[in-house]
Amino acid sequence: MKRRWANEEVDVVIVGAGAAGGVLAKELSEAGMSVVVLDAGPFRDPQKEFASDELAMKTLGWQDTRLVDGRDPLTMGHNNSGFGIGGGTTHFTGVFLRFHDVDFKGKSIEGTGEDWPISYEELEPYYSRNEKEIAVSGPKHFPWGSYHGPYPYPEREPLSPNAYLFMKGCEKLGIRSSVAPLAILSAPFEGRPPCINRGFCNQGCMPNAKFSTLIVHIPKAIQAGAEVLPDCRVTRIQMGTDGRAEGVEFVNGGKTYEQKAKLVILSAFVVETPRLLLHSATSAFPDGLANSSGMVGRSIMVHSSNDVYAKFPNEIRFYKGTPVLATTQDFYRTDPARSFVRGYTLHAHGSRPVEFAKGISKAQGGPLWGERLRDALLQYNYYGRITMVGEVLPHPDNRVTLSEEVDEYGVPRAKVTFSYGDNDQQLVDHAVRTMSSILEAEGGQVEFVVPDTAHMMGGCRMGTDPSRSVVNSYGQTHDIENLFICDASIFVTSGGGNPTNTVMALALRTADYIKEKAGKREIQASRS
Ligand SMILES: Cc1cc2nc3c(=O)[nH]c(=O)nc-3n(C[C@H](O)[C@H](O)[C@H](O)COP(=O)(O)OP(=O)(O)OC[C@H]3O[C@@H](n4cnc5c(N)ncnc54)[C@H](O)[C@@H]3O)c2cc1C
Repeated sequence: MKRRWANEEVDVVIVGAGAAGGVLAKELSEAGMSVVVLDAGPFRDPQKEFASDELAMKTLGWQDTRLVDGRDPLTMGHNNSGFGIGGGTTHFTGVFLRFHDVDFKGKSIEGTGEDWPISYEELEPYYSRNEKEIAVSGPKHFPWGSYHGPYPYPEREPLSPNAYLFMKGCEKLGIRSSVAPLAILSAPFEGRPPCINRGFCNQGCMPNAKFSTLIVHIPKAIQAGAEVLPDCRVTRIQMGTDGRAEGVEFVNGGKTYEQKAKLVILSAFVVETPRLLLHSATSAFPDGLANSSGMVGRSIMVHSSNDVYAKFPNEIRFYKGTPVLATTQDFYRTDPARSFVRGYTLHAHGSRPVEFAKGISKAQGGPLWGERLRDALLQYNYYGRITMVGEVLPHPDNRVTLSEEVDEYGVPRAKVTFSYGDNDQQLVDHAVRTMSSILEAEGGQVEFVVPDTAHMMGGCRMGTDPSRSVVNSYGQTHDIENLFICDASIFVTSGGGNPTNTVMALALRTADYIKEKAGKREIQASRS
């Protein structure tokens, strides 16, 4: 393997080239730092390797075996982290929301969840910058939250039949709806074309209309001098005798290498980041790195993401177009009239055939198989779907730990334990009723309710108190000054909306912090 800095210490090594890792690579290399990015998966060419094939493109997700446990064990694989340069952004749906101001202060305002050590106002400039840098398309007026638009690029149109039926159903019930803000182009941008509604966003966007760090940030990072190494599995963080991180150990093609760095940043997502920290324990850090609080791996969250499918008398053809084109956040905030706190977003959500078959086979009251499954599949064109993105409150027993089983790299496999709490379950029931009413208002007959989850978050949460959190608001670990964590694992609460805009805004903020501190020589990373 050819490496530019094989025997040298670089300024920064970043583990994982996903949503956060891609942003950091671009920002820090453009600031003149020497940056090496290591990702366990491949460097793909969208035009040659992204196919309109649901089964083949499952390889975009992290497929290694993980053990699952708890009352509501999570489904691993395609539906959580990415694998390869671009990470989860290569196969994410592209819904691009901001968290609301109350999401950051849930505990002080409502007495639930936890407060973040950072406010919406502090993150706002980074949301704006991020949306501009990737030309997020969205409505002129977005009715909910703290930001009402306009988005940098115009909203998408035309919408899909599934989105129109959702909006009409909402209107009949007095629920506000809107075209969804999307990290998918509505007009040309930086040589990339607008979306042609091919619909295979979750299989990788072949025409490059959907943003990913693979096609936006990583090429800019390389242009600025970063070395981006695919197929490099980081297996350990190396520590010096002075209590500082020295670099990382990684495996490529069966051989073990090391990369020394002044700063180590973990951006390996919610399962692999805690796994690496726990596995890298030393005699000075016997419970794992950055784990003096005992919080590494704890309080992981997901979004409840149940689907409701209804059959209509007329054809809907919900394979058409970008999967999510319309949304409502009318149920996002705590409503004292309801029996639960916090809330959810609802998306009109198209479905390709394999996803439909797999989904309905797991419907409540199932499993669905044989003639009933066959009949439903033959009627595929007549179904419409709504999906929820529901807030799940943090609980320390929902966690990533190391199992007894070891993988082919000699690293213990992750065990992921998850159970819904009572509030989470009541929230899901309410959302399922709302989704059913919207579909019925438009003439659909609800046939399948499918329990599901999406978007893992947490496990290395940020906070001001080192005894209750792993990192500060910049992702710097409380215990090891030159070890940073920057990915969805530093989330404190899950909010009730899709998380990636927040992941990337936090990454921009962390990058600014590192640049500023390095410039003042307050942390050791040089800056030209
Ligand atoms: C099907 C699907 C749809 C989604 N849709 C949306 C959506 O519409 N809107 C939204 O906001 N969010 C969505 N998400 C969530 C989004 O993908 C994540 O929030 C986001 O990618 C998280 O960014 P990250 O940087 O934390 O991790 P990732 O983007 O997952 O990046 C982690 C990277 O680390 C690498 N890695 C892990 N371990 C190692 C190791 N040991 N060594 C080297 N490299 C390693 C992985 O290969 C990966 O590339 C979706 C996710 C999925 C799976």
